Amino acid sequence: MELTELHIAESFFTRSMAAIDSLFLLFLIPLIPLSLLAILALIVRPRPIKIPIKSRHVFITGGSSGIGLALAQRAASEGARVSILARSAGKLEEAKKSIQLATGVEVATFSADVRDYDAVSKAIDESGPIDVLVVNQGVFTATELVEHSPEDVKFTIDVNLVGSFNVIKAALPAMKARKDRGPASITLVSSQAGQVGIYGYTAYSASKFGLQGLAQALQQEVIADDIHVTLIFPPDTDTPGFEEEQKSRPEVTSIIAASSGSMKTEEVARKAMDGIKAGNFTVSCNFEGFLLSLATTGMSPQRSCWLAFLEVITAGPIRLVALFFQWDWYKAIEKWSKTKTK
Ligand SMILES: NC(=O)C1=CN([C@@H]2O[C@H](COP(=O)(O)OP(=O)(O)OC[C@H]3O[C@@H](n4cnc5c(N)ncnc54)[C@H](OP(=O)(O)O)[C@@H]3O)[C@@H](O)[C@H]2O)C=CC1
Ligand SMILES: CCCCCCCCCCCCCCCC(=O)[C@@H](N)CO
Repeated sequence: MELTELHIAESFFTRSMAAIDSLFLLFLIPLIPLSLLAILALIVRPRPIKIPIKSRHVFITGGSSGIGLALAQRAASEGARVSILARSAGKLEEAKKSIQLATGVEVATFSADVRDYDAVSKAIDESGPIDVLVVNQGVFTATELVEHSPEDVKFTIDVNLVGSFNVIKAALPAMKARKDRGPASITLVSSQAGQVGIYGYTAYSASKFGLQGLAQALQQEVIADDIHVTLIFPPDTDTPGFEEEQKSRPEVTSIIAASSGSMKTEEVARKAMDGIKAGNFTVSCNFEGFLLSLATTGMSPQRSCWLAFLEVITAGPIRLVALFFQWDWYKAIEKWSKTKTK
């Protein structure tokens, strides 16, 4: 009798202990991601930062057309002093008028080719110290390398990559020496084709991939000067440059690029400006772009512990998604080249 009672009591005891144990385990589960998040919050570098735009000098290359023009207008409407640089004086004058009409702000214009270091340097010195430098000029012709002239390959690299070096080198001394010491920004406009190589973009993708190396190394060099580097990765955007590009773009380039859709110029400018102000190193513009940034983040700096967390937990699965995209693209290339050679 006594023995069975003891048994019942004992089994009750072990069962409730087991329940407490599993309850305890249940509490432990969220502890793992929470501690990962806590560790990431401690280690992410550089630290999060905000870049003010109001009353600051924003200098935009390629500011006479497309994304650059939309960014100039945005900066002007947010109360910045704005300078724009491009080659064609006529297009600069038109841009100046349209910004004045839309915002009432008079922007300063500088006519120079980014390939000419002395001309760029003179323009930047004239414009005064820069708080937010947006290196946005860019040229693009989608062509298979076999059909791409060596001159045009060099032109693409010279304007998009070497030109960006020229602009940054010319602006950097005064940016480093600026007196107010408010956080400054150097922003580069890359492309989703600067995160993944795309058919027809050998020269263009190479020029834009180059910006990634430039930006990562530069961020380490200027962090002590409170200068913060941002890279923007737009998808196809309905700019005058894009309209021109489409006239000769291989069909398969358009098919692959369509995986990420296309955006309105103003939308891209808004995403870009928000990213600059938030001090993000990487700025994607649409959902596909966000996935692309997750998949290609590699060793790039990350200021947000939330995004760092997402990068860590999605690293494996996002690679799988990326492989599916490659599968789809190679299918499209195969199909397209068959119809072409027929
Ligand atoms: N549109 C799109 O689909 C996408 C564009 N991008 C990138 O965004 C940036 C802007 O593109 P988008 O707005 O479409 O281009 P646009 O062709 O509409 O405008 C380009 C601007 O750059 C200037 N520019 C071109 N070459 C030089 C040069 N050698 N020296 C100085 N200025 C120059 C142009 O003026 P001028 O000709 O008078 O010199 C113009 O102001 C580029 O870097 C591009 O690669 C990225 C992803 C997608
Ligand atoms: C892991 C998940 C991947 C998600 C999808 C990736 C889609 C990538 C599409 C790339 C499109 C490239 C457009 C280039 C636009 C451009 O720069 C030209 N218009 C010239 O200006």
